[in-house]
Amino acid sequence: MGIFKKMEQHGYEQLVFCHDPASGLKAIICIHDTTLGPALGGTRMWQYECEEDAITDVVRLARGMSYKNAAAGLNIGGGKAVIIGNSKTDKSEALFRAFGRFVQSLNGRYITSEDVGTAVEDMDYIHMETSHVVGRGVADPSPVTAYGTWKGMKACAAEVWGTGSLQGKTVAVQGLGHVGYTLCKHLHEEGANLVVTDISEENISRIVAEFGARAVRPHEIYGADCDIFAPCALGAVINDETLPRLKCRIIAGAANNQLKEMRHGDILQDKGILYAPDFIINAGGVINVADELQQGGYNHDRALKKVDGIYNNIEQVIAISKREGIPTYKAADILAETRIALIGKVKKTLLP
Ligand SMILES: NC(=O)c1ccc[n+]([C@@H]2O[C@H](COP(=O)([O-])OP(=O)(O)OC[C@H]3O[C@@H](n4cnc5c(N)ncnc54)[C@H](O)[C@@H]3O)[C@@H](O)[C@H]2O)c1
Repeated sequence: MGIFKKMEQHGYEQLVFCHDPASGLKAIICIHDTTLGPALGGTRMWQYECEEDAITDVVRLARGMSYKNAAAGLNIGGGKAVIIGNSKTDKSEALFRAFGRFVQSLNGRYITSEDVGTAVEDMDYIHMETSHVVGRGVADPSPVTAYGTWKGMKACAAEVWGTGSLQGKTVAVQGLGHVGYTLCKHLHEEGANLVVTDISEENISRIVAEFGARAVRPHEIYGADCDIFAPCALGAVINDETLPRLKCRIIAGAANNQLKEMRHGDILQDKGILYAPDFIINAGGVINVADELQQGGYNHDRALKKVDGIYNNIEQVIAISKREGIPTYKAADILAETRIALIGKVKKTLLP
């Protein structure tokens, strides 16, 4: 399919190809939708097999950001950027400054931040050329993502068991990295029992020692006896192989793209497992960095208060799912699309 056809089909506004021979920069910025505000989304650095793969990835990710930002209640649109290259060997000051100039050329229509393959130091170089960059170390997103995931999990618990308390519940956590660790901390402090796994022995030992968790091997986590399964490692973990093994009543974790295919979300619904859509429950990180755009700069307490809203966002998703008789992953899309459509229709009034 041609690029313009694809853009028309999914409502993309702009695709910007950025090339700077001196620094070796080859980047693509995609602005999906700016109905709600400037497009915010990170810059990914990845060695794509071919340019088409880079385009496919950037448009998919940009659209995902529109939905995530809209459903999170942010006055922010969706965008994303990819830099084609090896993040271990191809980075330089010149490369990121060249990229920063392209970001600046969009005059605030696109705001960037860290993503897979980029780090705070890279954002510092971009910032030398543009102010349209957030997340430069002021606000580490992972603990806030974990906090939001915990809140979203409580909203699911309230739906299933009539109380948001997780005390005495058993939560199986897959992935004990930046987000998984803090999520386990919240759960432990609330009195939940933890069954955990990781491919890093070091990460497991820490959680076992600090929070009294029971460790299982990575492939055993799917069949673990638990009330809630929290994927916090990889995408596509809800699939044909894992679905028959799940014993949980709720899936609520931070990992992106947890459903291997959309139909797996339908199967969860049929099995009576409540699925907290990933982009709703893991929005804490973006809510946190978006706070830097407020007048006067970042305020941690204000950001956390906004992240508390994930509880309500999950409640809204569940309400739509019940009203329409559809799985929660579809209800999440409706929540985002409705907000974009509603705000898009607000009458423009002439400012004095
Ligand atoms: N960090 C954030 O703010 C944020 C925001 C939104 C979404 N997410 C998503 O949440 C997930 C976790 O993010 P993170 O920042 O904690 O990443 P991380 O890299 O710090 O942690 C991931 C952990 O998963 C473990 N892991 C990898 N493969 C595994 C396997 N097969 N079985 C069990 N464990 C495995 C890793 O060893 C690591 O400890 C990712 O999918 C990420 O995209 C993170």
